[in-house]
Amino acid sequence: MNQPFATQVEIPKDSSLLRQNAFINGEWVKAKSGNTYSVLDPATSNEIGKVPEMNAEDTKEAIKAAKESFDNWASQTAKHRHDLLQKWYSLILDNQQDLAIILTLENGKPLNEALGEVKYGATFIEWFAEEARRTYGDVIPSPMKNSKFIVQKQPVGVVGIITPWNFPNAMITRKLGAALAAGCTVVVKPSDCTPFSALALAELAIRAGFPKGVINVVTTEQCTKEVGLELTTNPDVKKISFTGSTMVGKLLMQQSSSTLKKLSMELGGNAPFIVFDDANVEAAFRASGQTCICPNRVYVQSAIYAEFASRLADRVSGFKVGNGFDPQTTHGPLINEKAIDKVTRHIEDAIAKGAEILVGGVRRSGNFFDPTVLTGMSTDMIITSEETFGPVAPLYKFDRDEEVIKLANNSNVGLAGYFYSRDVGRCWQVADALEVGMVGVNAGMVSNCEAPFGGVKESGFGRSKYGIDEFLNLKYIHFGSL
Ligand SMILES: NC(=O)c1ccc[n+]([C@@H]2O[C@H](COP(=O)([O-])OP(=O)(O)OC[C@H]3O[C@@H](n4cnc5c(N)ncnc54)[C@H](O)[C@@H]3O)[C@@H](O)[C@H]2O)c1
Ligand SMILES: O=CCCC(=O)O
Repeated sequence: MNQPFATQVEIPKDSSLLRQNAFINGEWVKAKSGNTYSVLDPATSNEIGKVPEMNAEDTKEAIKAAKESFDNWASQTAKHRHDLLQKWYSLILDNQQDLAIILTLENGKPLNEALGEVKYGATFIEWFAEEARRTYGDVIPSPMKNSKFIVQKQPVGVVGIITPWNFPNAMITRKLGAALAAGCTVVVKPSDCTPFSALALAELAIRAGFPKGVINVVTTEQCTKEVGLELTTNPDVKKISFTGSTMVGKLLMQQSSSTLKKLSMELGGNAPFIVFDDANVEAAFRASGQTCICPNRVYVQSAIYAEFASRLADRVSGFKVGNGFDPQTTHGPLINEKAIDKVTRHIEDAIAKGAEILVGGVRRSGNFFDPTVLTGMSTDMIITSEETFGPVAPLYKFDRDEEVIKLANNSNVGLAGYFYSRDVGRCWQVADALEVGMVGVNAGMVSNCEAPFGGVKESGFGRSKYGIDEFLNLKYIHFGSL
């Protein structure tokens, strides 16, 4: 693996997409305090720009704007909301290269991957534009004469949206598309590490014609806790849609209980990836190189363990770690020092307990870490129970199906799980048995706007295909004396 080297960073052609203010009530604004914080490029640690350091007061202002615009937005026809979302979708695609550059600047992922995320993110806007027109209700046969029972759907109100850094574009569009289609207005708080993708999306939303106050974006770093507290306790916010770690999700859920908000929680995972001895090994290890919803534990059946491990190590040693703007780069930097520390701690713990490094294990300069394959893993290692969120593939050997299902399910979380086998009976049994929200059978990618994305256990609740319902309340109307 090569040492990462300096690469010329790119800048968006349309510089007005790189916004350095927050967005409240249709205006680009500073924090009331005038404070700002610097956002760093994780590949170079250079400052990309500054954004407002907002606090609870600024957040109240954003919530007020969202509340004031709600009645008007909710009363628009579904067709009108559809048209604006479609226009926004087209603008996102027209500006995909610039959005990808902004994403790589702040998140570090290779530009091609960033472009993939922007296109993936746009599919949610397109999908929910279409769903806006399909929020059908029901007419229930009444047991009484001269009356009708009607169920209709109405937007829940102002939504607080809190998102992580690892998908700075798509995690926002997945929520925003559904919320806006349903007729809700929103206050978005992106990750402090990656605010620029959210602000660029807001700029394109203005160009698409969304009315002021419908979308608001609050940026903060030091005041994250107080902004989160305001969003989760302000009675004018009716729902919180959160993507991030299980730890923060639990806190937000607790805080939201004081006003009994509706919640969607897309939380951490610890995905098992199982390769049975009848698998198409070529297909299986190709997929294990994917970075989306990364497998955290790779279980390989004894008969093919050695072959799989050696081919995986071989493939991983060909990866090139570097700046996301270098076209040769396959793996960008980790987001920050904290992420590097976690990966290091997990690898050191595994080695202390008997694991061996097959390839990688080296921290490069800055936030770069070589993709790593570990062998000789056992269940007492931290990696087995904690999400690493870094480029580490720990290999575990197993013999029997029941054994691996037990191992795979031995986790407090259950987001995604993958396995490879050519036995149809085994495929059904394992797919049924895995305690996760999403299963990839002979497939290493499960994310799609058309499919329900979400987890079980402590990976949260709420689903994206059915996502528009997450932003709607049911209202039952008993229409009597007819
Ligand atoms: N299930 C999914 O769909 C999904 C998708 C992407 C990422 N994730 C998870 O996200 C995690 C990585 O992202 P992260 O490091 O940004 O997660 P995180 O939980 O640290 O932060 C997520 C968001 O919450 C904010 N936040 C943190 N503390 C807060 C508080 N007290 N009040 C309000 N907001 C607060 C952060 O600023 C960020 O915007 C991983 O656990 C990953 O599995 C889950
Ligand atoms: O980080 C989680 C993956 C997000 C996705 O694939 O939609």
